Amino acid sequence: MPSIFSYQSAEVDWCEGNFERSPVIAEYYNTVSQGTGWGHPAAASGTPDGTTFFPLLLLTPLNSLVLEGCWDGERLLSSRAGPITPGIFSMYFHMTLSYVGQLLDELSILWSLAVAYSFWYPKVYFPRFIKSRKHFFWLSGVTTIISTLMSFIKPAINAYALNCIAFHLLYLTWRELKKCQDRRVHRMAAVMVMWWVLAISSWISDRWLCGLWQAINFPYFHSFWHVLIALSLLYLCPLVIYFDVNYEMPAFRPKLSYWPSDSWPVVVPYIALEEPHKQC
Ligand SMILES: CCCCCCCC/C=C\CCCCCCCC(=O)N[C@@H](CO)[C@H](O)/C=C/CCCCCCCCCCCCC
Ligand SMILES: [Ca+2]
Ligand SMILES: [Zn+2]
Repeated sequence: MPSIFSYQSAEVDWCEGNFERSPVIAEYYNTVSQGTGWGHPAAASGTPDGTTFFPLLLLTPLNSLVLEGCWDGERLLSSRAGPITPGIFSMYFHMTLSYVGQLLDELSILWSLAVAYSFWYPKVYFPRFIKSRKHFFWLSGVTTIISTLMSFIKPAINAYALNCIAFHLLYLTWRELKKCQDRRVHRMAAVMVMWWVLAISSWISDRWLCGLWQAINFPYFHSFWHVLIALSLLYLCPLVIYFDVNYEMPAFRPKLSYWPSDSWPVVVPYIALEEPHKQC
C-alpha cells in the first residue's frame, strides 16, 4: 500500500501528463504556474497609510511598513498569509500528486477562506443569533473544524465544495454593489467576475474534458486556472478592503485606483484612502 506521502497517491490527477518535463516534478506546468500566479494578491490588503495599497508581492515589504500600526497584527498577517499558503501547498501537490499534498492544498484554501471571512465578513450580514465578531469567529471556527473532518471522507469532492464558496462571494459582491454608486467599484467588480468566469471555465474544462485536450495535445487548462484565479483574487482583495473601510472606518473615504495609471493596458488595482486629518 503506498504511503500517503508517495508520488501519485492523491485521488485527483490533473490533465497535464505526469513526469513529462522533470523526473521529480509530476506536473511541471501546473507547479510552475502556481508559483508565478501566487504571491501578488498577498499584498492586496491595503490599509491606511493615507495613500495606497498595492497588490504586488514586490511591494509587500513597503505595504507592511505602512500598514503596521494601522491594522492589528492578526489582520496584517492573515492578509499576507491567506493567499500565499494555499499557493505553496498547491505547488507541493502538483509536484508530488500525493494524498497529503491534495489535502494540504484543499485544507489551506478552506482555512484561508475561514480566516478571511472571520475578519472581513461585514457585520450587517451576520446571522441574527450572532451578536459580535467574536461570536462570528467561533461560528467560523466550529464550521471550519467540522468541514475539515468531513474533507477526509471523499477528498475528490472537496475542490467542488470550495469552488461553491466563490458563488457566495459573488452574491455578497452583488449585495454591496446594489448600495454603491461608485462606477469605479462596479468596474472593478466586473473585471473580477470576468477573470473568475475564465478561471472556473478552465478548471472545469481540465476536469471534465481532459480526453479532448489530450487528443489535441493541449492539456494545460489547469495551469490557466492558477493564473486566472490569482488575477480574480487580485481584484477581489481591493474590493473587500473598500467595503470594509466603508463599514469599519467611516472617517476614511476609500478610492479604487490603478497603478501605474488608469489608462495603461496592464494595471494593478489598489486602494487610496482620502482623509485629510486622521492618520489611522
Ligand atoms: C484583504 C483581503 C484579504 C483576502 C484574503 C484572501 C484569502 C484567500 C483565500 C483563499 C485563496 C484561494 C486560493 C485559490 C486556490 C489555489 C490552489 C488551487 O488551485 N488548488 C486546486 C488544485 O491545485 C484546487 O483544485 C482548487 C480548488 C478550488 C478552490 C476554490 C477557491 C475559491 C476562492 C475564491 C476566490 C474568489 C475569486 C473571485 C470570486 C468571485
Ligand atoms: Ca496529471
Ligand atoms: Zn492546481
